[in-house]
Amino acid sequence: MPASREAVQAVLKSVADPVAGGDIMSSGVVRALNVDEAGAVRFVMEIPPSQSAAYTKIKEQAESALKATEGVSAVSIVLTGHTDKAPPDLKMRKAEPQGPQRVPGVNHIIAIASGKGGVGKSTVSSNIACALAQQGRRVGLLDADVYGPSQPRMLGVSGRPASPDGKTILPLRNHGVTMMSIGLMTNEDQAVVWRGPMLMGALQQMLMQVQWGALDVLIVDLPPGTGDVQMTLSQKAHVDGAIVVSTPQDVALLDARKGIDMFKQLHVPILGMVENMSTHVCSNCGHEEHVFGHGGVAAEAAKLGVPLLAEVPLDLQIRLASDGGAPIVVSQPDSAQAQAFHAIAAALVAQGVA
Ligand SMILES: Nc1ncnc2c1ncn2[C@@H]1O[C@H](COP(=O)(O)OP(=O)(O)OP(=O)(O)O)[C@@H](O)[C@H]1O
Repeated sequence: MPASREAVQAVLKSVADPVAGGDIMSSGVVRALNVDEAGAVRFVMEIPPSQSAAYTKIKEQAESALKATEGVSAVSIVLTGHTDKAPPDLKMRKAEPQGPQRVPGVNHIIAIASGKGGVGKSTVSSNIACALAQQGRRVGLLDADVYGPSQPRMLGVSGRPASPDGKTILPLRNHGVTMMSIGLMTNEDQAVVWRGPMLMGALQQMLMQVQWGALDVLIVDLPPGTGDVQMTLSQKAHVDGAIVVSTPQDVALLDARKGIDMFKQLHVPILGMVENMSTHVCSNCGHEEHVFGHGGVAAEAAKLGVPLLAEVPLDLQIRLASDGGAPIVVSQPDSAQAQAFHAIAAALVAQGVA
């Protein structure tokens, strides 16, 4: 069995940090911890450069402790130095934590999350964004799904974003939505292996260096699961709330629950859940089928005390619309499917978060 993130954290807690005091987890030098499905552990130790000799020894201790841990298949630790601006004493730095920042010009940020991949999070994000734009809101959509950026295709935009001054990035725009995707920074068919710190840097850049302009709301399409991007977003930016998308199956719900727990720990309010691929209505005969079961998300939402924002059917038109670059809210605005997304948008406006 591959080691869990918690098991790895426990091992790291046993490694002392004589420089900053305590252990290397509590002293804050461990960053971007990633434990993959095969039990490979990767993280960065962010240290003051003047202490590199001391931390090289600590790094070796952490390496041997992890290598001796059952379920750890590989260990990769990278030491990185602070910039000159960093105060010399790590404890000082800890005493003044930089809380979540507001993105200039952006009034609200809503994260769209899912526990599992493929449940339709990106489809829901693009339709909510377009629905909000149609309701007169100034909307941005940040595609932070580094493992499978799909918003450029869903919103029908391509090309590389320009950076005339080499410092800021000009976003793209379609269907009334200002959009930027990490996927636009890479070649479409190039597999990207994002290391933790690179990923956090990219997210920070997407938030702070993209010229979003004045926005009522920025929708962030997160990668599936509960990883570094979710953490970084909630730590760096003030997130008004999260929407968790799930299909009705038990496995998807189990993961959705983990996502909700994570946001609670990060003090991000849960705005509600969306059941996607809820029922299937046959486009030929109108027969309604519950392919993945139905109502599981409603029951879960009730149990967790969070609103159920919508039940979106499994519907060929929704997929064709997204694949064709004009979400159903844009291509068939009067359809029942589009109305489900409009209801979510209206609920967000009513809650004062969009
Ligand atoms: N309600 C729906 N009816 C029919 N097809 C859907 C529906 N929702 C999503 N799809 C289709 O399912 C596929 C996966 O959806 P999408 O990319 O939105 O999922 P995701 O959760 O963002 O996935 P990942 O996190 O893996 O990127 C897409 O082809 C999309 O068109």
